[in-house]
Amino acid sequence: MASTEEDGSVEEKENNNKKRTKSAIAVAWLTFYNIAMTAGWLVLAMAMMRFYIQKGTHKGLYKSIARTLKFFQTIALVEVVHCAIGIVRTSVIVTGVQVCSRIFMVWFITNSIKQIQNEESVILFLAVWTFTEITRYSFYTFNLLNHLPYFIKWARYNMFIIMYPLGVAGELLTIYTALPYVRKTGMLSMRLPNKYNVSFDYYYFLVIVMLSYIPLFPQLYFHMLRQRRKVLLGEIIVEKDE
Ligand SMILES: CCCCCCCCCCCCC/C=C/C(=O)SCCNC(=O)CCNC(=O)[C@H](O)C(C)(C)COP(=O)(O)OP(=O)(O)OC[C@H]1O[C@@H](n2cnc3c(N)ncnc32)[C@H](O)[C@@H]1OP(=O)(O)O
Repeated sequence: MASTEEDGSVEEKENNNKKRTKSAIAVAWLTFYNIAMTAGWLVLAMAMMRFYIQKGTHKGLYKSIARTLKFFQTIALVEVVHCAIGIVRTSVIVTGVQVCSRIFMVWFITNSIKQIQNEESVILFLAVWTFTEITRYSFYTFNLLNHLPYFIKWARYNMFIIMYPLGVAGELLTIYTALPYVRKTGMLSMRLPNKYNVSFDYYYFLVIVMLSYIPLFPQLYFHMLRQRRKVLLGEIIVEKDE
């Protein structure tokens, strides 16, 4: 009997140790990931400022930072995996929409349509994303290390109130500016007849993407407002299953 109790407690201890090890691995990975992403976006911020100070214009800025931007924004797909495997308590859908819309902006708009890369709207969303990501990733890092300065927490849950609409305005203006080029070149479109018997018009696809901001953006914004109430004001919010 004694030996069974002992075995039981050994088993329990092992299970607890496994759980602890698993969460320690998750915490270690997230800490590494958030530090790397903070550093990546800081490098982008410095590269943008240096470019502007040296050249005195925003023309050519996108091209100069494109590779780093594509790298760090694409890596963010990992965040959808974090949610899916449950190591962060965030909705896969909310994170998926946020990350995919950014990747779409980078790869299928700004990177693919050279003529719009020098638009002010591109600089607008780049500046907003950069500020937001430095704040967000440093918030997660300090939070994981249990040393969160209040001003970072404050910035994470207040600055988005202005930054989110500004970023979205930059993105929508950029897509809008791209429309004439897309129509003129017929890029990424498939016209009939073709061997697959499929027709796809990228121009109308972009119009649909722009319209989809109307139902989707408020959901992201209200999600952040709920997070703000929870974290800054300590409100208990019962989330629906997503
Ligand atoms: C095919 C084409 C499709 C196109 C579709 C188009 C439609 C698009 C419509 C909308 C487009 C929006 C475009 C975006 C523009 C911009 O970004 S503009 C710049 C301003 N942006 C922001 O302010 C971004 C705000 N958004 C976010 O912060 C996130 O992306 C979020 C997913 C929307 C919300 O984050 P969330 O994780 O839910 O909230 P938090 O409070 O930060 O975290 C919740 C808990 O999760 C923990 N956590 C999350 N991530 C991490 C991590 N990396 N490391 C560690 N921990 C993490 C966090 O600590 C919280 O945990 P608890 O404290 O335990 O609750």
